[in-house]
Amino acid sequence: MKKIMMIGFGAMAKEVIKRLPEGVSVGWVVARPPHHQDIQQTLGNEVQAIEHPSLAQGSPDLVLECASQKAVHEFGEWVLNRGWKLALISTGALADESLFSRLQQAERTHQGELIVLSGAVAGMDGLASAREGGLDSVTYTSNKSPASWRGSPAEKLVDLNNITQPVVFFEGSARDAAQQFPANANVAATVALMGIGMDNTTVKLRVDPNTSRNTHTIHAAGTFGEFHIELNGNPLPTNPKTSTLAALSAVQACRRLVDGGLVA
Ligand SMILES: NC(=O)C1=CN([C@@H]2O[C@H](COP(=O)(O)OP(=O)(O)OC[C@H]3O[C@@H](n4cnc5c(N)ncnc54)[C@H](O)[C@@H]3O)[C@@H](O)[C@H]2O)C=CC1
Ligand SMILES: O=C([O-])CC(=O)C(=O)O
Repeated sequence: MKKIMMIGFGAMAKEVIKRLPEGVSVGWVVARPPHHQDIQQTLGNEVQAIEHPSLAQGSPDLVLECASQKAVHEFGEWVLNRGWKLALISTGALADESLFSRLQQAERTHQGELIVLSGAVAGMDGLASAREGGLDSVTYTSNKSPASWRGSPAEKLVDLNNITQPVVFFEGSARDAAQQFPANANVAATVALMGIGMDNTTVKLRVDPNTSRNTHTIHAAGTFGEFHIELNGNPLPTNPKTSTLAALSAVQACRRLVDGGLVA
């Protein structure tokens, strides 16, 4: 049995746990103390609810971060310094250059592994391949419902309660998008990491009162030619900001622990 350590116990973590493949179980959940009782009641006493990975008894086969960019700052380096495998969903944390280089250093020094989950988008394999030949431009657009943008700085840029037409309220670099919209624009960072980087990837964030889906569009051009991908994702019923596919990408990472895997 492979054992994972989950960081976070919110919408995505719960969805992932529900769908864990056979042969993989949760050994530890890293969460704030007020969540510990819920974790024990939901998952039983076999699972350790802890405040920091250092409190774990034993070693996980994989640490799955499904919490926040802040959690990557708090725990990422410690996990990689132990030589553990760390899969990130809050990839926007890597827009912080200093954190990213410390994580890479820890990975190299301690033979850990830092995995960037593909999350809510598809096509990251093709984008990374295209980069090998040289990319001229990559544009990523995120289109979500007003409910998805609530609680983000979009509230100050557009009247989410009264819009009748789609509005692009942010246009800028992937670095700025990921840092200014940490609960909504991790995909911008993922696309940047697989393509032409945080500062050269153009990001547009759009609110559409006529959609209930999270639509991710990537346009990439380079020596290879051009591609245009549009993915219309269903949000999790428990969090409109978060696409179901993002949770499934974490499930797939768990499946690779037992099955190996033909696709990274
Ligand atoms: N890369 C991608 O494609 C995507 C990334 N995400 C990101 O995934 C993460 C999880 O999403 P959801 O589960 O939907 O969010 P959520 O808000 O439902 O749950 C996050 C949970 O993590 C906990 N948490 C946050 N920071 C923590 C910390 N420092 N220490 C301990 N616990 C902490 C919170 O208390 C909460 O229970 C978010 O950062 C979100 O932005 C979401 C969708 C797509
Ligand atoms: O789940 C999504 O559609 C995208 C998302 O929240 C993110 O990029 O952080």
